[in-house]
Amino acid sequence: KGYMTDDYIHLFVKRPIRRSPIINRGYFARYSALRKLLYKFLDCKINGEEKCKKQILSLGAGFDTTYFQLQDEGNAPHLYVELDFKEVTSKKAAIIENSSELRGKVGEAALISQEKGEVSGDHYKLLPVDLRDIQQLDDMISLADMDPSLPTFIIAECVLIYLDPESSRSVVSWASRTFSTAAFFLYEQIHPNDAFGQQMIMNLESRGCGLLSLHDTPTLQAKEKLFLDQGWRRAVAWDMLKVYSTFIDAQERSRIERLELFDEFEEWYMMQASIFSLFYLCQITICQKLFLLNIVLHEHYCVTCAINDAMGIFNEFGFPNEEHATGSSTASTTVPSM
Ligand SMILES: C[S@@+](CC[C@H](N)C(=O)[O-])C[C@H]1O[C@@H](n2cnc3c(N)ncnc32)[C@H](O)[C@@H]1O
Repeated sequence: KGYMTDDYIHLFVKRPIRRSPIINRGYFARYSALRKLLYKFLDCKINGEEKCKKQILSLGAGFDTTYFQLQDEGNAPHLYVELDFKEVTSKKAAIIENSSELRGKVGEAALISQEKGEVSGDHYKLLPVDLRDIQQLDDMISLADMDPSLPTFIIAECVLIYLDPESSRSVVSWASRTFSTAAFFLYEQIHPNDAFGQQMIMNLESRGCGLLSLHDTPTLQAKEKLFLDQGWRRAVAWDMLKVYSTFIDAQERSRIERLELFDEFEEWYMMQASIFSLFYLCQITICQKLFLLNIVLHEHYCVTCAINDAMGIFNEFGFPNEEHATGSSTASTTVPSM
């Protein structure tokens, strides 16, 4: 649709899925926020040195293609490590092995084992792990040759929320103990208790994806507290409404807002009618309803950015112009332009 460029996704997704513009906008906001923070991380200088070694660790990476895109852009870090269940890494290893394009990106000399679910190149590793097992995590980090002293960007997009709360906390705590100069990008759901949140939980549960940790960290404050309690020095959580309206570049926003009209939500809107019945009865215009839906949807997802900064390179890193680690809500009431 033109929201973003991904020259590799077709290798991982057999049939394109048509999604409503509101969902596409949500994906775009998430992609764009991650990209902006990733580029900032990759640009950070250490002792004035531009080309310093950095690493990215993606927890529950699934079929994400970010590494291949960064390679194409000339932005790939010294080391990029992806972890997931073996069932997933085996499939990803098979796709990489069977594509000359992807094999080239991980390096022709990379060792690929579909059976073990592993890919091991000089700068890219794909390894199987159960994130609930911290010993396994340690083993895989060693196997991947990660250097805990290097600046590390950790990505967990829609992953920790599926673990039980104890396991989620253990992963966050492990990451803090392991990487002294690190940024943690957490993207996941909030607000389970309102009508929209309950519908969101039911939709995911009906697909076998229980949001096991959602009640443990139901708000922006709780997400920040999760990190601060587990040893991170700073943590700021913003909902996607605020991320979209104040963090994503205005030019990008106005570009993607011209891509699709918000004209096809009646069915989805009806699904959510419980929260909007008042508005529905009042017969507000479809445009107004969609505007409200957009707000509600984006208030139920958030990014938490947590920092450990032993090297002192992240002074300016993260969401701007906010007091860090206040523990207070940083949600904004700003609404996106439509
Ligand atoms: C919703 S998908 C998100 C994938 C990817 N992060 C993205 O945003 O496109 C969740 C991923 O987490 C992985 N996952 C869930 N629980 C896990 C666990 N205990 N250990 C390893 N991976 C896990 C799943 O296999 C799946 O690939």
